[in-house]
Amino acid sequence: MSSDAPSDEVRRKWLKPAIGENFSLLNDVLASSFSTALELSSGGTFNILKQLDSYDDENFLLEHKTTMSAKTTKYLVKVHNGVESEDAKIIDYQNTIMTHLNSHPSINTTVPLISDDGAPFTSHKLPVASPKHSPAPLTVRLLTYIEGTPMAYKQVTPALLFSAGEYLANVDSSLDSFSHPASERFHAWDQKNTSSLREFVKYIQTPERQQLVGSVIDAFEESVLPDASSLRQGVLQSDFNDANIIIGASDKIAGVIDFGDSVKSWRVLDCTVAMAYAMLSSYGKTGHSLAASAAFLAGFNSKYPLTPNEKKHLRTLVCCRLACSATLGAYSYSQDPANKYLLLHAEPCWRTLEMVWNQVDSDYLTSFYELAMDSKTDLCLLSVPDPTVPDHFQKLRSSTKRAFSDTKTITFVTGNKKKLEEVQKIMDNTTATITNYKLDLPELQGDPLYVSEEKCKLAVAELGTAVITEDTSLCFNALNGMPGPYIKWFLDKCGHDGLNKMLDGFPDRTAYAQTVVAYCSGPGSPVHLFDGRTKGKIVPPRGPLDFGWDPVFECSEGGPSSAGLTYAEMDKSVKNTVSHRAKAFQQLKNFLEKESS
Ligand SMILES: O=c1nc[nH]c2c1ncn2[C@H]1C[C@H](O)[C@@H](COP(=O)(O)OP(=O)(O)OP(=O)(O)O)O1
Ligand SMILES: [Mg+2]
Repeated sequence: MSSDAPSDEVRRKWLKPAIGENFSLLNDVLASSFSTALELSSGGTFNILKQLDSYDDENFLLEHKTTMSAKTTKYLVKVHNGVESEDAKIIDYQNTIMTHLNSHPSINTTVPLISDDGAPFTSHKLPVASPKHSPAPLTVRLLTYIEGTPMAYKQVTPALLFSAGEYLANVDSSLDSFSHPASERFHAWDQKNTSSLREFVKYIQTPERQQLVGSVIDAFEESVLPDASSLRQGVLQSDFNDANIIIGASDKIAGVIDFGDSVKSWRVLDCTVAMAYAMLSSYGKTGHSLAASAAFLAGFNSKYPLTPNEKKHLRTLVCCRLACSATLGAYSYSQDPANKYLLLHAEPCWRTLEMVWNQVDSDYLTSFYELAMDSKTDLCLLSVPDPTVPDHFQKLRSSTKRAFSDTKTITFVTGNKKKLEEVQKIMDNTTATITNYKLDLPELQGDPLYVSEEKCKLAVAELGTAVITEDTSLCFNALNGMPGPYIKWFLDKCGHDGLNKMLDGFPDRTAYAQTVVAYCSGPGSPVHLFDGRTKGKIVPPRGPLDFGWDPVFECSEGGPSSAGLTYAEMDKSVKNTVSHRAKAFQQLKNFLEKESS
């Protein structure tokens, strides 16, 4: 290529299909080229439902009906970018790879339907992004559609990432027996070509980020390239991200789509690309980048064991993908500032790269990944927050590093700072390591035990790790336990005076405070509940006003340092021995001690 000829990456912007909402144009294409597949002469009908996301192509969802069956079948219409459309070998490559994989019993992928010309695609002159180049000959394929939801729209858990890792390992094992001449091509997204990113660094908006990408490329050249000959080769899927993994019923992986980036390269790159994307999944993005990538790696390595040299470069190669994605994203955006889809991954990707490359100790990450590749490691042990997430329980630990020793890490999930302060004190000297995750869980309705149990299940689904939640109620005896779990809203709307007035007219002003702690050791495990209660009565506010209803709850338990005083008037350390919360957490402590002995 001469130096002023535009690169494929540039031409891909010009030749991006621009059919958009013009469904009638697409209807004509399908009617003229896929009439047999769509059984149009025997009464079959089809309807384009909507456009689906795509980076450089255009995708449409199609619904098809035959006269024979009332059932509708969905298909995907893919209009390829003009650059790939020029190269019949590439399209043939993608078709053969999908057909090869689909014959594997545990892999499911989209397969092309045959056009009226007898080929698994057709070609038409269609509009593209650059008016100067429009219309251009574009390849159109009709593909089977995998029922399910892309992982991008699901709550991602470490368990799901682990099975995604196993799935890609199966794909890669199957691809070890696949070859095609078109797989040997240059592709800017192939991390073997990380050095070629240098020409795009100038499109990155800040000098700090330009420098960051520069240093990742340097490290790649200094440490990975010299080992290149020892890295196993194979055909890769190359883009195992959460938009390309389809989740079906009961959260099982239903299939993989999109072989547009597939190339022959270093086998380990299929895993590191997917690890980088795991970091950007809904689980990874919420303070669990390392945990997400480790869960994926654990699944992959369990079915496709990596060699020592492949293992050695995991951190650098993961960062090469993040750098590639962020840099080419910056370039694409500079070419097409109106396209918000291009920005979708950009900012989280930058922040993740900044953290992993600049803030996480590389020895720490190496040993974390080693742990992930040890088959004896429990997934829960890997599900720890990133070392950069504020860790309120740090001082309780012997080491400042995020511990992944044999103590169990449990995450206490709450949105309430005051609760957290108390729990930190109460749970001091516990066998388990407890971290905090700040998350406002929905305020559910029902009795306190039910509310607490459901809250815990939501937190486990969100974090995929061992969690503790608690829900606190203030129950008036005269009102048969109300406001109970609804105290948060009553306090919010009526204040301390309102709570007092609610009992005017009742002879009984006694109440009890109740905390129900819920503990679950991970997805699929049972929730254990611990109910702590303390008796008292509702009084006009006395003492500091800094925590909830503390000033209006006069405790009637314990000795003179507690009985007769409101929670607010008591010394914190006293409250933490007599309170509803102290009692519930003491039961949890006993439970955890028994469990670990
Ligand atoms: O020892 C306490 N002393 C006084 N007030 C208290 C106490 N413990 C909870 N509270 C207040 C906070 C909230 O207004 C309501 C419980 O609602 P609750 O849903 O359990 O707490 P929250 O929404 O603040 O935090 P979380 O994110 O853990 O659900 O009672
Ligand atoms: Mg709450």
